[in-house]
Amino acid sequence: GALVSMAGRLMRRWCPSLLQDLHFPVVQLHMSRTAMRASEKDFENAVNQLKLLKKDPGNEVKLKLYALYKQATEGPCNTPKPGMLDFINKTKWDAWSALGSLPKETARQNYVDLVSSLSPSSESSSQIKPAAADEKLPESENVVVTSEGGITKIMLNRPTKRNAITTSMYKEIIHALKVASTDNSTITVITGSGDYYSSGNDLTNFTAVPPGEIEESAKNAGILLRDFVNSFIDFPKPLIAVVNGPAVGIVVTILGLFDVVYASDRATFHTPFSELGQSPEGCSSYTFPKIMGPTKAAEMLLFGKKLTAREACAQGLVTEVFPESTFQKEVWTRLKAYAKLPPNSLRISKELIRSTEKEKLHAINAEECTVLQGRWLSEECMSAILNFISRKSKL
Ligand SMILES: CCCC/C=C\CC(=O)SCCNC(=O)CCNC(=O)[C@H](O)C(C)(C)COP(=O)(O)OP(=O)(O)OC[C@H]1O[C@@H](n2cnc3c(N)ncnc32)[C@H](O)[C@@H]1OP(=O)(O)O
Repeated sequence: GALVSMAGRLMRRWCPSLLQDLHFPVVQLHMSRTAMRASEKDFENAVNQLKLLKKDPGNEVKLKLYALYKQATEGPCNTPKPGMLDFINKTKWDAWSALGSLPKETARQNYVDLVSSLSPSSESSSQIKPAAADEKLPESENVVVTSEGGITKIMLNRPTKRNAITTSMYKEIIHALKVASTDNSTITVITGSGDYYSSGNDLTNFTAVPPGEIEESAKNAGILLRDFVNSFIDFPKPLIAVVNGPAVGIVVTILGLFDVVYASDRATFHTPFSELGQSPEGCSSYTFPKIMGPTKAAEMLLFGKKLTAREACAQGLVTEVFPESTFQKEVWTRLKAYAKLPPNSLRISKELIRSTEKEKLHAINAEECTVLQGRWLSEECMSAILNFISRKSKL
């Protein structure tokens, strides 16, 4: 005990030198610039952007940046572990080593994402604006965003296609979350219009691709998916899913990134990735085993077992199930009360609950998108999509 407390005191005393030390990667990056590949341009920009930060991001973030930088430029940590009393170098070594075999590209991307989350626009939005008159946000046809009574509601509104999400809808949702993260609202809700919550990715997203552009299109879809999921990982306010009906694919997998999930007893939860020749996304390869245990997660993610709302609630994926007849009334009454809670307190508490996982989630998201990109180009996936388009298959 005495040793630990002495170590703590020393660590606190040495903190300034830890901070200075962590500037080291910036300098080293410029020396090794010639060794960079084309995709490292963003990385280089991120390093420059970091130097423009006005606010010190704190030791924890600097340590993450250090570890990601080392992983991105040198790969997995295989240097000898510093001695017990070499606190600073041991802390840095621990952070780098904790990244395990994270691929260099993923580390680079995570570094870029982390720096971008520290950018001046994020800095200025760290406090919620004081309450002002409720505002109506710009609307599009398929993603309808409204803000009222402290609640920003993002509604998927394509009921004739079971609220399947098109490429432009992904972008609109990313934009809506970005706006919601700094608007006057206290909580943000995602729901669907009509009978379905959503049938997931619009399978025709992949069919309008000219021959010769398939790889490029898969790459772009991977980037879009990564940005989409990142906007959920980073969302700073309480995020609630109001699952009004059946949910398929991506809208199910991202539920692990929501704070609360309310479901009608008519809702079902289905992730038919194997059937579609695809693989899990939305960080579900990590969040689902964590939420429901590995064997229940495997039944959903590998074998596409469809859960009823009550089953999903028993597994911890859903917070509470309501009878369809009173679903909207009960849920919205509750949400209106939650929206009256102090917004800054909610935000700070969410940060406490979620911050330790953020970096890991970004890494998992990047990895899942890379794997999925490969899957989209596979024979298995292409023929599953063609089957759906030609109506040979329905889930
Ligand atoms: C950036 C890329 C990210 C990729 C990541 C995500 C992965 C996933 O989300 S995988 C999940 C993909 N979703 C599906 O596989 C669902 C496919 N749909 C169905 O199986 C059925 O439509 C469904 C069970 C959802 C509903 O069945 P029904 O109630 O019988 O309705 P219909 O089949 O008649 O559908 C009505 C209408 O909607 C169109 N539809 C439904 N879902 C989709 C979809 N996911 N993509 C595109 N279109 C969809 C369907 O084609 C019908 O259209 P019309 O024929 O024009 O009426």
